[in-house]
Amino acid sequence: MTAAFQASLLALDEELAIGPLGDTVRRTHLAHGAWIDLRPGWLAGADELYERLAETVPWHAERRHMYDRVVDVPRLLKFYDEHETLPHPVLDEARRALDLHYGDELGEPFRTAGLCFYRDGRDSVAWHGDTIGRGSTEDTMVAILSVGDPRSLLLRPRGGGSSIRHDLGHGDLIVMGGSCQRTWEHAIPKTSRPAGPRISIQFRPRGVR
Ligand SMILES: O=C(O)CCC(=O)C(=O)O
Ligand SMILES: [Fe+2]
Repeated sequence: MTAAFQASLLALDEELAIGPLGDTVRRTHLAHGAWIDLRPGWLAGADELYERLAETVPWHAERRHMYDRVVDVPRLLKFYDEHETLPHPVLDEARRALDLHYGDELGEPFRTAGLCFYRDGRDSVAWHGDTIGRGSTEDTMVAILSVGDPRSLLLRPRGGGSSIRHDLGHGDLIVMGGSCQRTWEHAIPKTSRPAGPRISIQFRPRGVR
């Protein structure tokens, strides 16, 4: 095999491509009518998407009132509402694939995309459910594609119980479904272990946030 041919094979290997879902998706039923689906390595070439998003998305920092202080939200954000152009065409492809796989069960399409950029182990998101909107009263789904280095996503039942952990990065997909947003909470905790940057892309139906 010539060096040039080998290089082109390697390049092909790295090409951005959404993989199949179907029976590659593993569902775990949690308590109280919640479930999660996992599909490790769903997006091939995920590091390339990480680079593109890190450079091209108009990231912004937010500040929030916390008790009597105003504090930085410890991650960068960008929200794409339903008619806004997503920052990379492979994300349109991902959303279409999610709609094909989950459309019947969800009964509506995924519409919005929220992006979070965790620059290092100090960036995080505290325990919460996505309950601004219908997730507080209805079963729904939130599908999260992770690119960049893995970070731990923890889930625990609301009101207490032991947590479960999944390390998500490099093209992994997790879908939180059923009652997950109102009966469970999730978090990306800070870590003192070396953690490279990670970007998560959360697809949600209209009215779920
Ligand atoms: O980064 C993640 O995977 C989780 C983000 C999240 O929970 C949120 O933005 O609501
Ligand atoms: Fe969330």
